[in-house]
Amino acid sequence: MAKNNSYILKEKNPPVQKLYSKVVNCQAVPGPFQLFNAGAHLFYGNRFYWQDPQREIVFIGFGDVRTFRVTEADGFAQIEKEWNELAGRMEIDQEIQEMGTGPLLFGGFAFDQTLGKREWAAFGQGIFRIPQILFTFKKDAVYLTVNAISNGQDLPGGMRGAEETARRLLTKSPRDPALPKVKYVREISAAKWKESVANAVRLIQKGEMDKVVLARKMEMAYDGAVNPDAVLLALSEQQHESYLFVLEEENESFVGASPERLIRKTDREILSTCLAGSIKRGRDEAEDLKLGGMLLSDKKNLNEHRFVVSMIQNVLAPFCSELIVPDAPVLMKMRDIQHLYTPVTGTVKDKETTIFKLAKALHPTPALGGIPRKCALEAIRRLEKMDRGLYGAPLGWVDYRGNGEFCVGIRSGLLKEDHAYLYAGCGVVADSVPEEEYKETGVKFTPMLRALGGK
Ligand SMILES: C=C(O[C@@H]1C=C(C(=O)O)C=C[C@H]1O)C(=O)O
Ligand SMILES: [Mg+2]
Repeated sequence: MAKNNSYILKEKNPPVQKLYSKVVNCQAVPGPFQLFNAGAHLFYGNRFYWQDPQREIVFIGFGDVRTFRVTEADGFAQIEKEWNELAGRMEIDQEIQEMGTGPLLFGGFAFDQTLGKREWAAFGQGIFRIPQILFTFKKDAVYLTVNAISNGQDLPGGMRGAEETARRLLTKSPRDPALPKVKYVREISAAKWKESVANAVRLIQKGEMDKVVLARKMEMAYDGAVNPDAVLLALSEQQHESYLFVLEEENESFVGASPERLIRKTDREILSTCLAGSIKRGRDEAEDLKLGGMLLSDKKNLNEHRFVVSMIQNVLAPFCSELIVPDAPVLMKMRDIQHLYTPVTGTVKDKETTIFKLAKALHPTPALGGIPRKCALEAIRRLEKMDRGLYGAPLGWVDYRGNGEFCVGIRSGLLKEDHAYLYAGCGVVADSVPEEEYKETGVKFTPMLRALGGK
């Protein structure tokens, strides 16, 4: 596996690096969670997992033939450029022509690329990887992609080794993923956070902005290291109709079950999601219906939602020959919470409109940032006083054909040795009540708290 061919730099005419990729059909494959877990002993710290809400596609990535780190101010453009440079020099041994197989990039951006990093140092401003081994689960089939990078002269021997390793993983019995014992669950500055919400409300009432999303953090400590396998398994059992994701880096991982799509692109078809406005689920069907009905007609929540719809519509319209935005939201119900939801579908006009360009234009939507964007981001930096890291930011994949999907990395947390840090936020508008927003973020913490054994 050629990780970083530093010797090449010493040569006068460095040989051109080429990306080789081979795709085969896989038979007798264990379930995706078992397979992710079976890769732990060889690839712990260098794995990823992705599953979309309809479970149309599941990715399990092991190892890396290349890691791209965001170092420039415009991380979207930088990662796209570096990826294209390599993807332009590819040899693909692929009889199978399936979306999401072959060379593929997976990773996430930091929410605010202007901030210095604190507990998120390992992930920096964002990190993307081309895995050495990729399993793609689709409806009726599983594909194995192995990748390697070489100087372009000979087919790398690493390819055969990677394929053998991948095949061995298929027969490995998984380890039982168990969580260590929880020592404590701590809210961080809950009182100060409510004050910040009150401050934001004042700014909005003064007319300085229309909406701002403020997030807060919880900290959990364990008597041993938390690994993502147990959390992923719990989320998969507890959270349906969500994206499930794990992105490992060194001994840390970003894990979550997000209901929110930022953008999906298949050829020229795009899909985005307006998700904002929340209420808890009812204890029984009657209460649930009543709460859902209240949400659908609640002025404050409809307002929160409206800002997101109009922004996404305005951002996407110039790129599209067709854009369909329903007039009114419907409900999206998750296990613990229900949201106002407006799906947006469209067709982009030209090939230059890549998923990276769309993600850059959209992020952050007013579901995580605010309106106006610049003012809201400044308020977030000033009022939140924390580092969101990859929370609330685009996370997902792109294949070499330009198809891909980014979710918004919410309902998520950072697992760091014997600690877990969870993040949840809410849309603050003119008539927000700090105590109510505090409760709403409490509901949003529930899925991760439960999966982490803290509830
Ligand atoms: C910010 C979060 O969620 C966002 C805020 C919502 C709201 O305030 O109603 C709803 C859905 C999300 O877009 C989060 O879960 O952390
Ligand atoms: Mg809200």
